[in-house]
Amino acid sequence: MLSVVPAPVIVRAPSKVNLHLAVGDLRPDGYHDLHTVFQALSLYDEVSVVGADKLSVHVSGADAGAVPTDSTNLAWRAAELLAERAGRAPEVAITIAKGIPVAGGMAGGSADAAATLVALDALWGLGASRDELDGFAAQLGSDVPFCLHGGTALGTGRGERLVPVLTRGTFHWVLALAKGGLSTPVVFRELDRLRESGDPHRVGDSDDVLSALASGDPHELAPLLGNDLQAAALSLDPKLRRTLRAGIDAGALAGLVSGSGPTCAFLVADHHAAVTVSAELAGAGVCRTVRVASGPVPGARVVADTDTAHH
Ligand SMILES: C[C@](O)(CO)[C@H](O)COP(=O)(O)OP(=O)(O)OC[C@H]1O[C@@H](n2ccc(N)nc2=O)[C@H](O)[C@@H]1O
Ligand SMILES: Nc1ncnc2c1ncn2[C@@H]1O[C@H](COP(=O)(O)OP(=O)(O)OP(=O)(O)O)[C@@H](O)[C@H]1O
Repeated sequence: MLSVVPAPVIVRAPSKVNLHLAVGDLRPDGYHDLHTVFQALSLYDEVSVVGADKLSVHVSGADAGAVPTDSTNLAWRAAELLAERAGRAPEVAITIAKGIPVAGGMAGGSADAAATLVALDALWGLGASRDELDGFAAQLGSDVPFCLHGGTALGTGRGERLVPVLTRGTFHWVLALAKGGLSTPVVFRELDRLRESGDPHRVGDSDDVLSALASGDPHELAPLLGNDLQAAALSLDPKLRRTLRAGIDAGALAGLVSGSGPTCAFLVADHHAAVTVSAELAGAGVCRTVRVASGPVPGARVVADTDTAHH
């Protein structure tokens, strides 16, 4: 007799870069009000879920050793949250193939949480509404709603309230991945400290960034990129200055620290420039590894096994 082996559901979720990140003052709840423009990039994590007799997380990829496989993994917490809503036990084996750098400021853990919500909604046939998934995502982390949505979006509140942003065409990026990671709360605390002792530059409003995105012209967008957390990331990891300079020397239009860092993101003119800038940057010895990516790309989506792409 044939036995039926349950098929896994596989979901791919994108990383993000903040094209514009304005950080407001520290709120009583320990978060900062943000005004940020996110773009989802084609550097992905892939999450596979399948029924099992207990909840487990397995992680593969170059950075796997740095990722917890217990209940502190954001994917584990996403599974518990959705199981509670479904009124069932979270009996699933979760396998994460990491393509997004860990603690790199590109929303790696958030992508896994978003992917797990989408995967388990499909595996358990819950048919959860968009709003419901958004609510769970916001409980899991400030970047998780954006990883669900993808594309390009304006984020306010903690970064969890999103409005889509109109863009034309595709923007090309080169990413310089650093040797270690930076802790997001430590970077926010460093910014508070810098602001207490001085007056680090603050990015302005995002109006010009939104116009440049609508025009689709990377030359227009390049001088407008800005991140209030960059001063804090550079203060904690001064070597990043050299990385940023090397990207410009290699021919990028502009470079900035991605989110809380330490990944540096370089905007380039087109795909051809991405290839030449990445080769030169890799040769400069200023980072662990270099990746080419483009955006905007969609948010967390179920992929057929055969469509699976590894980056
Ligand atoms: C830096 C960004 O990646 C920019 O998109 C996000 O603001 C960080 O989002 P995240 O990693 O999902 O962060 P969360 O897990 O929600 O929060 C981690 C910690 O970062 C700090 N945090 C985060 C978001 C925010 N708006 N203000 C903060 O001060 C808080 O100390 C918080 O305890
Ligand atoms: N699924 C996960 N993938 C990676 N790290 C995770 C995961 N779950 C929990 N973590 C923990 O969270 C920490 C931050 O990891 P993550 O890769 O999400 O950082 P990040 O990309 O800088 O986040 P963000 O850009 O959202 O601030 C890691 O050091 C790790 O201990």
